[in-house]
Amino acid sequence: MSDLAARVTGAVKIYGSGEAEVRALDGVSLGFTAGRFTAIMGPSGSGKSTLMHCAAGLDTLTSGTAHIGGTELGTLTDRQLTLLRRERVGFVFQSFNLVPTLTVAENIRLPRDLAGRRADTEFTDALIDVVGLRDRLHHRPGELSGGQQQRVAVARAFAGEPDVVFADEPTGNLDSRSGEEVLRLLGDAVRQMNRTVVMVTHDPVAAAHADEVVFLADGRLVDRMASPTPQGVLDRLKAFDTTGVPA
Ligand SMILES: Nc1ncnc2c1ncn2[C@@H]1O[C@H](COP(=O)(O)OP(=O)(O)OP(=O)(O)O)[C@@H](O)[C@H]1O
Repeated sequence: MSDLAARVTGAVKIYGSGEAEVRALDGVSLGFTAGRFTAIMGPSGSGKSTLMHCAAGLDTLTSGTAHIGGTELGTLTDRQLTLLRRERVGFVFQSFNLVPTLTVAENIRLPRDLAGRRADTEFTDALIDVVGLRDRLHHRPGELSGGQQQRVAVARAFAGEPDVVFADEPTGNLDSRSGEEVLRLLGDAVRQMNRTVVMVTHDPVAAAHADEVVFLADGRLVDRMASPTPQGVLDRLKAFDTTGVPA
């Protein structure tokens, strides 16, 4: 199992109870291979965010297991889970979530600082060049465009050299050109720096940057597509819309 950066097995997540019960995940088993870029797609309400949150240790499963590397998240105390998220998982959110009072350089270093790890200047340096932010290092997030802010968030997510980076609609607030840049960065991190990315997206063009797309419908894993193209992903999604099951 060592080639899986993260995985869920028999994952069930139920919100609410009685008539208000929602089965957001209905028995999903899925591994995210290390060194690969995986996109999670599916219709609205299919469970994409729930799956990501449970796989990343931001939320807990009702039943089943979630692992980051060899660690089963359900066995950890809240404190251990916080540490694991800090040290072994990176996050990129739609809304950037940078610390407004810190400079770009400080934001990027934050995960390492919080983890009490010495800055790996060589790695951080390479990262700053990859995301093209060297001339913005002493600016604050409010002085940057949305696309630049998201590039800072991408650099921050990888700075601690986590096992896996989870990205939740990372291009949702960006125009298509900035979005394309962020997607290319995520792909470069995977292919040039051997990192692992799991991304939730609605956008077939974004999903086509991944090595593989997994499709959810009604809380179940219904299909997977390797080497995706925007048109291929779109066609697959259209098939779910009409029948709820893959074509
Ligand atoms: N905190 C919650 N309480 C109750 N129901 C919830 C909660 N969060 C999600 N759900 C329900 O669980 C199901 C899956 O939601 P989820 O957000 O994972 O779907 P999604 O595929 O990410 O949707 P979208 O593409 O619209 O963001 C939906 O029916 C949703 O209404």
